[in-house]
Amino acid sequence: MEGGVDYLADERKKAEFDVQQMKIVWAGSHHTFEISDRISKLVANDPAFSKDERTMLPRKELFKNTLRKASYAWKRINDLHLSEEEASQLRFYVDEPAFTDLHWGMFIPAIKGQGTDEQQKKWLPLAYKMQIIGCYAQTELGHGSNVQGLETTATFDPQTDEFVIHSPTLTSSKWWPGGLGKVSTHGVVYARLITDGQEHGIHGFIVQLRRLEDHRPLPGIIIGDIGMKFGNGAYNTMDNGVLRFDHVRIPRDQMLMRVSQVTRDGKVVQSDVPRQLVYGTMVYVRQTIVQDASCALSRAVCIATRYSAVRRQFGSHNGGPETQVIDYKTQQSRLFPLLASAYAFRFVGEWLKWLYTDVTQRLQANDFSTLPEAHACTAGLKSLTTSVTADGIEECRKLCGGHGYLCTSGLPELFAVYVPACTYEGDNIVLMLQVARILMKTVSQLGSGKLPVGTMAYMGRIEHLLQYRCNVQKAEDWLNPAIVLEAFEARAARMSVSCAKKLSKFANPEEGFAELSADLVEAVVAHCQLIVVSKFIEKLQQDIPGKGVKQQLKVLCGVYYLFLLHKHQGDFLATSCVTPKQASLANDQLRVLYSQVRPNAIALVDAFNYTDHFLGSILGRYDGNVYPKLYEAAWKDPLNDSVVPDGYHQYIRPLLKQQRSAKL
Ligand SMILES: CCCCCCCCCCCCCCCCCCCCCCC/C=C/C(=O)SCCNC(=O)CCNC(=O)[C@H](O)C(C)(C)COP(=O)(O)OP(=O)(O)OC[C@H]1O[C@@H](n2cnc3c(N)ncnc32)[C@H](O)[C@@H]1OP(=O)(O)O
Ligand SMILES: Cc1cc2nc3c(=O)[nH]c(=O)nc-3n(C[C@H](O)[C@H](O)[C@H](O)COP(=O)(O)OP(=O)(O)OC[C@H]3O[C@@H](n4cnc5c(N)ncnc54)[C@H](O)[C@@H]3O)c2cc1C
Repeated sequence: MEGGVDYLADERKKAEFDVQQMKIVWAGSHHTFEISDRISKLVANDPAFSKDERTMLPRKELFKNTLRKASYAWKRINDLHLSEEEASQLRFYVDEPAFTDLHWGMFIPAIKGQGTDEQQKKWLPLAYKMQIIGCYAQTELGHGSNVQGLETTATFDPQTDEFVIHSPTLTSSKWWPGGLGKVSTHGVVYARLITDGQEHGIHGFIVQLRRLEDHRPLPGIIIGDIGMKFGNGAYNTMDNGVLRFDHVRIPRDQMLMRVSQVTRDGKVVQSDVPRQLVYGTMVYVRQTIVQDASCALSRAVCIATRYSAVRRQFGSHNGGPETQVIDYKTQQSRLFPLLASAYAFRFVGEWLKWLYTDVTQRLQANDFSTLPEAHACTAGLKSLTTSVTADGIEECRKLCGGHGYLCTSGLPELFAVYVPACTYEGDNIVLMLQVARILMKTVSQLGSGKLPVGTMAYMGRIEHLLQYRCNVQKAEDWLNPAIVLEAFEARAARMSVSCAKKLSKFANPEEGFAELSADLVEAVVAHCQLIVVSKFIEKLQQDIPGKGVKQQLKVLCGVYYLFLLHKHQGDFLATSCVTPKQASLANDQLRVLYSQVRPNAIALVDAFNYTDHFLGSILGRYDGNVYPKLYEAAWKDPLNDSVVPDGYHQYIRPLLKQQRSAKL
């Protein structure tokens, strides 16, 4: 804090709860708080991890700087003997996408999930020591969403006991894999398996791409970076790559063989493991993306909330101070639902992590029964949380007025780095349509005796939900979680049933599905919002220590669901889940909750425990010392290196001269 002055001190005094305890709730436990707090400070205090110039560096320098940081980070991890949890926190606080994300986040999980014990024994020790660096090479120039449409081929040659990996067309070029462009020595490459002239679907293969001696591509391999991406800095620290194969040979045992095996004589043997396990790495990453959404959204909200308390505009009486923009009801109605969403996503992310761990344990014991639930929840929640977060970051930029548009606000880079999350690991609409299929299947099986389970269990009470009438009579009734849950369940169930009824009128169900896909996506949004609301409510049923902490969370939970109810009141009214009067009461209660958030707003964002280094924002500084720092930063821009700019003599002077002679 500059000179020890805290310009937000008065705001912090208004807090009605124990901020330290809230930090622990946000982190998940004392243990995770301790690690996160220690590692965030370690990163913030190390100049090697500075991010100051990132948005101004040319691509080559930016990329080299990322290589330097990654190599230094790896050294620190080893020197300090950091655990996996600590290393992953270090990656989080370094806050720079790099090839290491794909190596640790996808290459290793793909081998773990789809490799046999033998394959894991061979490849994982090399990968863990980073003696090989891997990427996840699935998407091609012509196909990303449609994985079954990939064109790269892996043809078994029984003569040599090898697969021949080949890119038969331009559109079969691998395109997008992170870490591929300039760094990876290996990749898990997804290709169409062909044996004895027959196709056997898409499988993963471990392929060496570059020589370990001098990093040059192996014979038959063309490889490079796909070029600059959206925004300054941002995801341009990553070498997303292009890759082509010209009949590249790999040994047979480099096909990942947990799901299917190819024998020495070229026979394909299916194991008991469902083929969808080939998609398992994506399910894992989608789950991590949901957890990450709360981080990105909370970061933007922290910046916008602190700045909204610092910024004053209009409303001065008798020469007194102007109004803090955070006191405008419109500012609150845009900002506080995002604050509440950040907390909501935190808790649903925690729950999804639990669900994923449970599914993984079951898979190890060959119990695949919960795989569809894992797929539906990860796909749906990934789509919902990333869409809200991307839009939320942009809203936070607008909430910061003009200064939000400066790179020094941290928001443009945060948006640019975050927004591809709506596309990667499955385009959000494509994933929502996956959930829609599962929802329609669930509805069609109602009455067959097969009870829906997990997050679809509410559909088992369909008769009741179709009869349901909301009995809210006064605004405070909307604080009753049981009433809220039923309203959200009835809305989701009725929207799904309505789609199913319309679908049943089509002779060709696929045609019907395509025709109704926009309505189906709306039903999926309702279903996913119900999951988030229900997990927030479940969280409040836990023992949560600390003065006022649970009360604050109750208020945020109320803001979250009442905001959704208000925003989607069209759904609630059209399905007759609430009356216009009840919808209006919900909005009245929402306004009351906004006033309860207001005094706690700064403390609620302090509870994220973000360092100024991590936030990377002058507007979001902990001490609120915004104006002097913005002024100071402007002078550091390279354009201000000289008073008269380069190009003056060439372009400005002749222009001015020409105007002068025109006047004369
Ligand atoms: C400088 C810093 C230095 C720091 C250094 C520190 C060093 C060390 C630190 C260590 C720290 C670790 C850090 C880790 C960080 C991790 C972060 C990871 C970051 C990741 C970045 C992301 C990059 C992006 C990657 C990608 O995008 S990869 C490519 C993703 N692609 C997709 O998602 C494609 C989407 N398409 C599909 O998934 C499918 O095609 C489809 C599902 C849409 C359709 O498939 P298909 O046609 O085959 O299937 P059907 O629709 O016919 O369905 C058939 C049935 O299968 C079920 N189904 C479908 N999918 C699944 C599934 N996944 N699981 C289970 N079941 C599934 C359907 O439901 C159908 O079922 P039914 O038969 O019952 O109806
Ligand atoms: C930053 C970034 C990093 C990436 N990293 C990797 C990586 O490491 N490895 C890797 O393999 N891939 C990676 N990808 C690729 C990524 O997974 C794909 O781009 C993503 O899955 C979307 O596929 P697509 O590009 O084919 O989009 P498309 O499917 O072509 O989408 C285009 C439009 O069509 C719509 N659409 C498509 N199908 C349907 C449908 N059935 N119904 C309705 N609408 C539809 C979509 O909603 C979208 O609006 C990365 C992408 C990005 C942006």
